[in-house]
Amino acid sequence: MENIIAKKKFGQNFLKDETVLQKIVEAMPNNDNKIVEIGPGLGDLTKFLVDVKSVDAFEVDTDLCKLLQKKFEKEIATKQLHIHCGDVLTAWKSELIDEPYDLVANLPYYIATNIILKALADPKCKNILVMVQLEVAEKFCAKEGDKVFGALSIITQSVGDTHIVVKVPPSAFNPPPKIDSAVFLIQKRSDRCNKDFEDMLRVAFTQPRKTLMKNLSQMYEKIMLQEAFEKLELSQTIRPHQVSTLDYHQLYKLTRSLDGTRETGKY
Ligand SMILES: C[S@@+](CC[C@H](N)C(=O)[O-])C[C@H]1O[C@@H](n2cnc3c(N)ncnc32)[C@H](O)[C@@H]1O
Repeated sequence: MENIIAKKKFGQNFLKDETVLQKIVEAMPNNDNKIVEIGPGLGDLTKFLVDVKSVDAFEVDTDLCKLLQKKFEKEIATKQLHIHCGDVLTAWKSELIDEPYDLVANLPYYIATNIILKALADPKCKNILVMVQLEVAEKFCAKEGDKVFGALSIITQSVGDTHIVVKVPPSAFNPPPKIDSAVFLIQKRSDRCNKDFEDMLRVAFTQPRKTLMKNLSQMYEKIMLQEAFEKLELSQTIRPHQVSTLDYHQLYKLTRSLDGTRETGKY
């Protein structure tokens, strides 16, 4: 492995399975967007990406940056590849680069959720095709009624369409991680929803096995919730994972408007 010892602290598990690499490339949305790769590592995925598109890659490990600069000398010279050496989270303000891009990456798992949430909020990011821990991919892609349907699923579905592209066993990597992984795709239609809505979701799922009514009563008056639930024909015993993304948005709107009418004394 090119005399490089994988560094645990950077979440380094290098993807070696050519079939999986090929599947990632095949699942890439067909458009003119640039590619951003976070954590190019030894460049195995990068090699495929620079063949089809121009790539901005962000790598934190200086040893790997040097290796990549050598390996991709030609692509760097022709500007097909730009390597940013440093922590992507430090470089990322509201937009990671200043043109439309698709994020394609085998992410470092210790910061994967944070990276995906930032990409969902980044107006320049149009699609997200990433490898993460299987359990995390399932949370992002869950549908209403699934046990793991939660705030992450709702935030994601509010922004775009998701699906799992391929599940990947530990043997596809060097060194193999302890858990299964999966590649999933988010095709964005808009950017991440507003903070107040996400705050409501956090409260809605504080105790996932309790009723939604009970969880939300920490935030809203019960009488107002009862009226909102009635309007949406939601049972008062419904659990948070059984309510659809659309109903969460309606509930949010209703609680705001009912709150407003109360404040002005009309309620
Ligand atoms: C799971 S490895 C993937 C490597 C390569 N893309 C592959 O598929 O074999 C994650 C990569 O992310 C890099 N990384 C970890 N934390 C990072 C950060 N904060 N910013 C940029 N890159 C980071 C690691 O050094 C590593 O190269």
